[in-house]
Amino acid sequence: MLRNVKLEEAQDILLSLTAPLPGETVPLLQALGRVAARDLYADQSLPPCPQAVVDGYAVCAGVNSCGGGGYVVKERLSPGKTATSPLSSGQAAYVATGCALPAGTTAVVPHEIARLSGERVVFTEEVLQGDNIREPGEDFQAGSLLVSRGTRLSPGLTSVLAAFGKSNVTVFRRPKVAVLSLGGGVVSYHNIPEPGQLRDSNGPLIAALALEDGGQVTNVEVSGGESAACLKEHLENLMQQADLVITTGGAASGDDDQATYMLKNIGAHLLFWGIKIKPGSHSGAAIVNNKIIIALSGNPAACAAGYHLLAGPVLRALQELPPYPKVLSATCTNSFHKEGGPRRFLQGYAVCDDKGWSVTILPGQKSSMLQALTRSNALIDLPAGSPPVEKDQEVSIILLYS
Ligand SMILES: Nc1nc2c(c(=O)[nH]1)N[C@H]1C(S)=C(S)[C@@H](COP(=O)(O)OP(=O)(O)OC[C@H]3O[C@@H](n4cnc5c(N)ncnc54)[C@H](O)[C@@H]3O)O[C@H]1N2
Ligand code: MOO
Repeated sequence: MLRNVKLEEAQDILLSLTAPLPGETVPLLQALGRVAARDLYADQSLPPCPQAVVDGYAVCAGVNSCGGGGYVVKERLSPGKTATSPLSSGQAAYVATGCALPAGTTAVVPHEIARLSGERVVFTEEVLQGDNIREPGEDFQAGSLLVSRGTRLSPGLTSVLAAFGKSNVTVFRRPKVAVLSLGGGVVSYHNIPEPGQLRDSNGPLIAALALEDGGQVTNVEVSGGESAACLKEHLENLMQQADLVITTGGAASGDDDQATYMLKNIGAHLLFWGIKIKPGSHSGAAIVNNKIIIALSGNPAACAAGYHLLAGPVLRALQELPPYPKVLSATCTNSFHKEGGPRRFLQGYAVCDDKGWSVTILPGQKSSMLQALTRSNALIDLPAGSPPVEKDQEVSIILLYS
């Protein structure tokens, strides 16, 4: 087993063992937020034919003509109706916005500048060739790519797919994630802790992050003071239900860790243990029956950083999404006095304005604290041995949410 590896080494190992899950076909509205497992193409142009941009008169005129004595109104088309016959020179048809235009239409004139006199219509302004006509295919050409495989489906894409009648969509199966909080003193957040115990906040944190990453959470459980035999059974049960198991805590005491002990007990192959980062140094991973188990530190900020750096990329890769969030350069709006030590990830709040990206180092950076998680939307990546961070210094950030 590799010990105290570089972050990128740990990430490479995990991604080399991760392949996208199979696709499944779901109704369009259930595909929102899911990731397309196939390229989807336009099977026709949109609009499919010339259409009216305004409510008014489709006319057939000579070039730049205002029709002289006006046009004969042949028919009135209500929405959804098509013309009974083409227009010839000097003829008009009343159309609603979006109506398929009669063949022969050279322009559509808004009703606001039309004057009806008996069966004829005249216009108070000049009518130009091509006015107020939606061209076929001006939105999408037949055969064009609507959605490429690996794209997360947004509300906008939902509407595009609906416009092309894609009522069922093939998407990657949502990765099933089981979360297990280790450690004797940790009780479920539903319970009132006894003196010396604490509520499990890491489990719900991991579950919430996994949901945001497109996962479905099968279990959020605590191991409590389970015996080794019970813990083995407990983990094996979770492994059966999930594609990925994430544990937190019980990872910091070398070979006596509850986490490593438990993993060896189920016959898992330990991939690496310990990463040269802070917080999150006590993170590891194992594999059994082709399923990965990621063990994160117990301290809350360490657990969060570990999730973003290790588990999030795996969950995204299982859905063929780009695994890593954006890395940007940002100006730090405040200072941080600690220096030296391993590569450090600080919880930050990043914003973009007309001067570019800036980031504020949030208060409460101890890895035991939850406080910074209330606002954090970025991890500030400080290389090993960094001097104190000065206000206005450029730093590298991993943008978690924008
Ligand atoms: N002798 C050493 N002690 C510690 C070291 C070390 O290197 N040598 N590292 C410290 C650091 S850094 C971390 S991080 C923690 C990690 O320890 P574990 O992953 O084994 O976590 P636990 O000991 O189980 O818990 C530590 C601490 O974290 C909080 N915690 C744990 N689980 C949860 C949970 N589910 N929800 C909320 N909070 C949780 C809790 O405050 C625990 O006290 O080890 C340090 N010690
Ligand atoms: O290593 Mo701990 O995981 O730094 O907070």
